[in-house]
Amino acid sequence: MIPATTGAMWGFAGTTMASLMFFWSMFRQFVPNELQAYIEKFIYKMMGWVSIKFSDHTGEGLQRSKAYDSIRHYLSANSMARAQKLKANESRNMRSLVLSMDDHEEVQDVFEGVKVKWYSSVEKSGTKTKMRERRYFTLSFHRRHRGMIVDRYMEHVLREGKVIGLRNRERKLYTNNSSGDWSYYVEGRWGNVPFHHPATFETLAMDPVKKEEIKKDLIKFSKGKDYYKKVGKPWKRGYLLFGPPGTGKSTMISAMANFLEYDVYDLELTTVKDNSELKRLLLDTTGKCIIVIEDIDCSLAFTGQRRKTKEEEDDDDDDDEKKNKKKKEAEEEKKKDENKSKVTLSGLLNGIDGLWSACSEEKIIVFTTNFVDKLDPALIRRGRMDNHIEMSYCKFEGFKVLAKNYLEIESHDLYGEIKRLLEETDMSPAYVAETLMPKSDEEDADICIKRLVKTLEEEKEKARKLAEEEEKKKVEKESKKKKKAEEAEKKDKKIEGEVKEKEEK
Ligand SMILES: Nc1ncnc2c1ncn2[C@@H]1O[C@H](COP(=O)(O)OP(=O)(O)OP(=O)(O)O)[C@@H](O)[C@H]1O
Ligand SMILES: [Mg+2]
Repeated sequence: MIPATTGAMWGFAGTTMASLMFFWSMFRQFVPNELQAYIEKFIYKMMGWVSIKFSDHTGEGLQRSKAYDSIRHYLSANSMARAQKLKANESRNMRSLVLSMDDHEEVQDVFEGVKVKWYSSVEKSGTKTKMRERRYFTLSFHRRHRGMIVDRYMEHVLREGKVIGLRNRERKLYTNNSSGDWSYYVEGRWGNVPFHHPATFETLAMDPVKKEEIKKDLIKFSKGKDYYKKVGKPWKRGYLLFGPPGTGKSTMISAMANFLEYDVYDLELTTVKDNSELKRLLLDTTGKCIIVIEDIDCSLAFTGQRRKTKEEEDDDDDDDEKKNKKKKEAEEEKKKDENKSKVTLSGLLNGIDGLWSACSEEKIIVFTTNFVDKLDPALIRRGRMDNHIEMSYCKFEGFKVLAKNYLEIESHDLYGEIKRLLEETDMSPAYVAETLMPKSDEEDADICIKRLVKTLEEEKEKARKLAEEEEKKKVEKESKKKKKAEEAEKKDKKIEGEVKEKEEK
């Protein structure tokens, strides 16, 4: 680990030690990595050197160590010219390569005229199929500098490393692996891909006033470190996005992530086995991130509640056979859910609250749902979900944004007509966007706008017919119910008459 060329530069006291180090630096390359560490430890001890070891995971290995990451960034930026073996990773947006120290490599650093050495190591444990890997950095220095190293040098490394890390980092989209794949040898609890979603607040079709409010809220949150500390609140914010399908809930999450430059953790609850697994996943997230749980109403134990409401709704269904069938189906689905995951509502609430209190760095959690009324109030109460945002059907302001994005126009003779139609028709921004998109090179803005008007008129007509049918069904159901009640009354009266007759006899 000591480069042959730099071995003689070490400059420690004593000719014997100097010669020992020199010989060691010559032979080091012939000694296996694991043995090198032991020999060097021995030599350092003889030289009066001490060391500090930093693991890539903290405590019980639940959480990734921020100190380790900062050291890695610091060393990548500061000591690469002196390392012999380097690892190359593709950087942000894959434009260049980022070099870092390879395993079992050593570099030296100088701070306030004092030389220190950093050694990178990796330890493997477990079986072949479930291999665990732990990485370490070991800092070695002469014991007479202990005070300065612990007080000033470490602070310098962590501060610089954090800044470099933020500058270099490529934002990521994380998804949770199922617990069967939680061997650290692969990716760990979260797999990731670079996050390159193009959505921004500028391209998001929604009420401009609401949009500005959300942006202001996000800025206030991201700059609120001292404020949250002052009021004694964990630095977190919860958003609930609700609305019909295709109204831009997922798009809004990407826009938020791009706006704040945060990572996104897409948490798929159905693959989380139980509450403790959920807690581990949440603890393994980094700061500056958005944790997303999509379609929370369709997840796990909450479906039970949702189904119960559905059953209650269906109670007035007069067809017994239908009712039994539905009940059976619901029970079967419930059983399937139970096999899949045992995460409960209280487990999720504890996981979220525990997470906030355990981490000092900023985090946003976002739930999305199509059915806000079916969620348990405990899940979305203010303080847990601070901001409830309704994503609604496309209105004229939203349409103008879409027309600008998709057709690059800001006005058209038919805008007035479209405004009127959008007020009378429920059409999602996703549908409007799809209709506006040119389908070939021959289609210009005019054709696309006319297609939208036609589609809106068709949708309006469809909705009118549907409402008519619904009304008809309702009337039929009412009259059926009335008829049934009348028949029952008649039957009761008949029985009553018969009983009376019998009594009289
Ligand atoms: N408000 C919007 N602004 C801009 N584009 C939108 C908007 N809503 C939807 N879209 C377009 O429609 C597509 C689907 O939207 P998105 O996935 O965000 O909807 P959603 O509300 O998450 O739907 P679901 O409830 O089905 O998950 C997006 O990729 C985007 O192109
Ligand atoms: Mg969505």
